[in-house]
Amino acid sequence: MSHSELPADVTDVATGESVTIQTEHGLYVDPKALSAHLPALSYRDDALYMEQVSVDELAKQYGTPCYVYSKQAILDVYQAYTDSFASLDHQVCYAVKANSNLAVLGVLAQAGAGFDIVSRGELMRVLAAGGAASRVVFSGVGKTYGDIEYALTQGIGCFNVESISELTLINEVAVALNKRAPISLRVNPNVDAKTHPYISTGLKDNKFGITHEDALAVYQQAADLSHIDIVGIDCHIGSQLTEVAPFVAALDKVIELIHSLRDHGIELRHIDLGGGLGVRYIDETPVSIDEFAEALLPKLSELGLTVFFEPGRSIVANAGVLLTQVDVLKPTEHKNFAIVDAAMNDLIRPALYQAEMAVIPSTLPSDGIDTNGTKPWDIVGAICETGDFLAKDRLLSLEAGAVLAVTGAGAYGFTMSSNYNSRPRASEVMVSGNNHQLIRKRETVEALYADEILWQDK
Ligand SMILES: Cc1ncc(COP(=O)(O)O)c(C=O)c1O
Ligand SMILES: N[C@@H](CCCC[NH3+])C(=O)O
Repeated sequence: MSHSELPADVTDVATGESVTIQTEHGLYVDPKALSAHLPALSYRDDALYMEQVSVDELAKQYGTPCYVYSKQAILDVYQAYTDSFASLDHQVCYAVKANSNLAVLGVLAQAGAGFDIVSRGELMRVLAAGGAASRVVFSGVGKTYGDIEYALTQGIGCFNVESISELTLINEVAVALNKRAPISLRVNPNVDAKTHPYISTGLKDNKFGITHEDALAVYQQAADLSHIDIVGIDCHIGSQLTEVAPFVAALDKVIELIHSLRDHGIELRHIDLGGGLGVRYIDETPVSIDEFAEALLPKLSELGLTVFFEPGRSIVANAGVLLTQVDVLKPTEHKNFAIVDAAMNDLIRPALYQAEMAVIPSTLPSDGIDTNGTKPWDIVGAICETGDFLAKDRLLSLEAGAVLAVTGAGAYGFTMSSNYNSRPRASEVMVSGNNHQLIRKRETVEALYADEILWQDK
């Protein structure tokens, strides 16, 4: 399959808000137009740079597949949150699950961030990176006795409690340790976040939180427990939200509860609005952090409470790329496959959520885009699964050996990676200005089976 029907003036796409052209054969994503929306990336003389470093140079030095993150891009979004909510007493608790590399956590800890965690492992990472347990909120539906014990011993800031049994377990552990446990209830407001069903969390059919209807009674139960300190209220309705309306609807429900708690003599110190703000992967137009703040500030200011946020994706997604090299080109009558050295084990979002992520070349042809040479390609990995793809039907001009960057890969990329097909996980690199540094070594195959034990017949 060869012709792409790309218009000859394809580079003009860069002038519009959209960065794509959809043709009968596939999607063309204009690399320069897209990079104009991604602060960490730019093309210089047709070579892709992250901050001041050429992506080809990074691929050469560190090999592929490799995740690369811009330190500045991470800090800029963190700062945008703190600036937009500067008029309120607030705390940004970065959601560790989005990207838990110690270097990323360390940069954010130094900037003053708190953290949102969902496991003992994530708390251990935060502490290892220099974060303070007192600035950590502990979310998640399945906290175990051991998790709670560890968190209490470290001096956790707050447990976001998701069920009555968790509440009683936290009290039990606190009694055993002779400590007081700070808690907030995660309220499920039954609001449609208008996102992919797998990443919607605030509907009554989702496993998360305590229903709005039950929340008051559970707070009253909490108030009667000997070692529980009620400190806040929490809500997180989903991820990759592009509109502000669901956030406002959820906030309204939480405010209703805060008022009825006050009427019942239960005073809170903070309100936690969770995370969820979406990002632009290709042509999405999510609300900006400023617009998000503008919509929420009037309601929040009246409450007189400290406000917590738990953003993950919006802080790191567009600070990162996954670099991969084209290993094999396999054009056929019906489909063209570009087999690359990254796969679904490195980046599962396309396979799991049908997520559309941009794939752009590290080097553009210097004489402009050759529309005749462009073909629709499925960018696939070498894993034995038909679902192993990074992108489908993308109009690109490719040759074996070319380095490609999957953009938006800083969030839920490496953290969701696996060793399927005994593939070692990718390395990770951080860039700052013209410096760059390995922040996680590429795994070795030997490390994958180092803890396995051969069966011994007795
Ligand atoms: C409880 C909680 N807080 C925060 C987040 C971070 O969400 P996001 O990465 O969409 O900002 C998540 C993930 O959806 C979550 O489950
Ligand atoms: N892993 C999801 C986000 C899940 C958020 C966790 N509550 C994604 O890549 O989009």
